[in-house]
Amino acid sequence: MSVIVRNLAKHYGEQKAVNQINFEAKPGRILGFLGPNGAGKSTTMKMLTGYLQPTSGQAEIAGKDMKLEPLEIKKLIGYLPENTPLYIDMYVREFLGFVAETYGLKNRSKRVEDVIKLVGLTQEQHKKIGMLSKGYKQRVGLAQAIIHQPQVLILDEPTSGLDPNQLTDIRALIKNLGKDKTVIISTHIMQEVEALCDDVIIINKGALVANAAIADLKKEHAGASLEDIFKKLTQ
Ligand SMILES: Nc1ncnc2c1ncn2[C@@H]1O[C@H](COP(=O)(O)OP(=O)(O)OP(=O)(O)O)[C@@H](O)[C@H]1O
Repeated sequence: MSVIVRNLAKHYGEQKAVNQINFEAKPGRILGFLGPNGAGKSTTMKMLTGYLQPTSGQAEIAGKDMKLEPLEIKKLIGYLPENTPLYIDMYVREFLGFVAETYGLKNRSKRVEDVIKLVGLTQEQHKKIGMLSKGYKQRVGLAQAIIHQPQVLILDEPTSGLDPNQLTDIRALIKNLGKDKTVIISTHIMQEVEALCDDVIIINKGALVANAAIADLKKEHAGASLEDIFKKLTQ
């Protein structure tokens, strides 16, 4: 299921937070969404997931227009927002069971068990979410994003707050999920992009300044590192 973005824009008064961007994310590929602070990444992701109405333009997922079929599209997408709104008074298992129920999943307890294992929450599964460390809260966020086995995953800084061991595990999980899904991740960690992504887009002040396969982007910039390319295009 492809994600196709056409002339997508979001304006806040005079400010063009996202200014007519175009790109495509393809199945079986992981797209890294990069840009400096305030460039428009979260705003774009919120529009792709139906949490924010665009000022103009379109987001199309699996051939469906987000404006026309928001509910259908939401079922196809797993979304990890920047600050995952979790119910801190709920227990991990209880919360995931609740999410599974809202999606109307069958075999809910089996699926909850499976995602708990997948994201490495086994040891923390009986705790209240509010008692978890930042990294484990992030894992709960990831678990809720993948519980309904969506074909499209949109992950806003999925590895922020994770320690180096957790980073390795979660990156491996995302890489694995990316084998058959369409994945878009935003991150500030260039190493992560190198390790995970096939394609990259760079946004600066609301406008796209790069949109290519990583290997092609490097070729275009005479083999420069991704970090140097990022700096060159965004400073
Ligand atoms: N509700 C809002 N009202 C007004 N301006 C907003 C609103 N939400 C975002 N903005 C502005 O839009 C711009 C893009 O913000 P956005 O959160 O998309 O950036 P980002 O690329 O995700 O940044 P970061 O890397 O810091 O998370 C910023 O200048 C921000 O201040």
